[in-house]
Amino acid sequence: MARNIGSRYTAHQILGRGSAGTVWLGEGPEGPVAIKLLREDLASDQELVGRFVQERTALLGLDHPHVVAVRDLVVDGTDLALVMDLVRGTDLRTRLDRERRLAPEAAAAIIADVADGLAAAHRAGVVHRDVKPENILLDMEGPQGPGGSHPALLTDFGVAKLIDTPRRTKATKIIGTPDYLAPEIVEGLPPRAAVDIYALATVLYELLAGFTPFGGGHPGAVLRRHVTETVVPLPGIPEELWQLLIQCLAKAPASRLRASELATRLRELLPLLSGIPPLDVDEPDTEAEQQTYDEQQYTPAPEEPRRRGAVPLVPGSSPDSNRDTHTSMRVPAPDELAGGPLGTARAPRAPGRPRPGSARNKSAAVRKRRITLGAAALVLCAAVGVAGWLATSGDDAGATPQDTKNSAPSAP
Ligand SMILES: Nc1ncnc2c1ncn2[C@@H]1O[C@H](COP(=O)(O)OP(=O)(O)OP(=O)(O)O)[C@@H](O)[C@H]1O
Repeated sequence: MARNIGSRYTAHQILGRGSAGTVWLGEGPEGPVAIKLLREDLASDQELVGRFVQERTALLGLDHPHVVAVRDLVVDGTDLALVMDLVRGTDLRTRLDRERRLAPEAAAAIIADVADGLAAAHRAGVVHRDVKPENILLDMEGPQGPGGSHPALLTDFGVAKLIDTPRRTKATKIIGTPDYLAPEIVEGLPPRAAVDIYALATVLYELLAGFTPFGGGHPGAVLRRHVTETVVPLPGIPEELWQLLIQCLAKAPASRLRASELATRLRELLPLLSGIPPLDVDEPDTEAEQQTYDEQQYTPAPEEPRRRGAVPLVPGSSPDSNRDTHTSMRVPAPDELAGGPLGTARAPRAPGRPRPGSARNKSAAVRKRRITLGAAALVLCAAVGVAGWLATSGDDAGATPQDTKNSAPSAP
């Protein structure tokens, strides 16, 4: 059923739904477009509408082959819509769901495209803040590049920022998707360009491994892992690619590469990655981790829904929305990040050691009670370590590369 959006656009058919609204296939004066119609509660938020209009120039000014261009912003009665270029293809999440893991060459080519798009945005002073496979579109009408990949385009620019109005999220809340959130956001620091690099490196890891480095289980546990854990090496990954990956997953924002450097370095690696098959990696068993987390610190009421990303981080706080893929939680206190009296911070494992509870270590699930007892000792160690880390990295977001120590995790 067609509906008019403002005086210039008609929405014909739903292409997909996200947390902020519904994307329609539509028609404008210059031909087919994609129209993102924001949720009604967002559209009726006067503060958000004001911000929407304020952001107009920045959003409309982003014109790059690897960014889905926003062509118009429509405020019309109760409708609030972003009119975008239509990308004929699929999103990266759909491709990943279908293929589980991508060959390193294809993964690197996709991430290099997105890094190019991010570089243009960062130069224009725009931080995306919600880089994830759902927001990367593959243009099937574009030419196939290295590894057979079609051009990748980053979409949803500015939407996270629009939603993050002070009244909606307050100073102590986090907006984003837990698996891709940079540690400095978890600590409550303002998002700078480096948060997009961390998220993009997380996507690269996910394309290669089939799972994110710190995801799985309770969102609160995911956030803590970003701050406290070291990324686990992927078996069979070419060393040069691994080094690039861990540099971009560094805990200290200033240690990460810039978007343009990441794109260049990935493209330089493409010949080396050519012909390498998808990595043979075991999936971690997140169910066991979830149970362990629950036992250690947070036992929800039986009827409480366990939606991804919509669960309170700490007992006593409550999610302020039922959105599926974003989290909106209060920023944890340093002792909570470190595990605190009820915490679950896991000690980093030695390279090559299996993740507790993973498919590589099934018996860990059986031994979870022993893990629970042992966790008290681990929490104590982690608390000391993280307290020290927090003390030395509190001003990273504003630091220059020269004055910030490199906290990139060690190589395999
Ligand atoms: N410019 C576009 N052209 C074609 N399809 C699009 C375009 N933008 C989005 N889509 C499709 O619409 C679907 C919903 O997109 P949307 O951005 O609303 O949600 P999302 O990114 O999946 O989730 P969230 O908003 O929670 O981050 C996506 O799966 C994508 O396939």
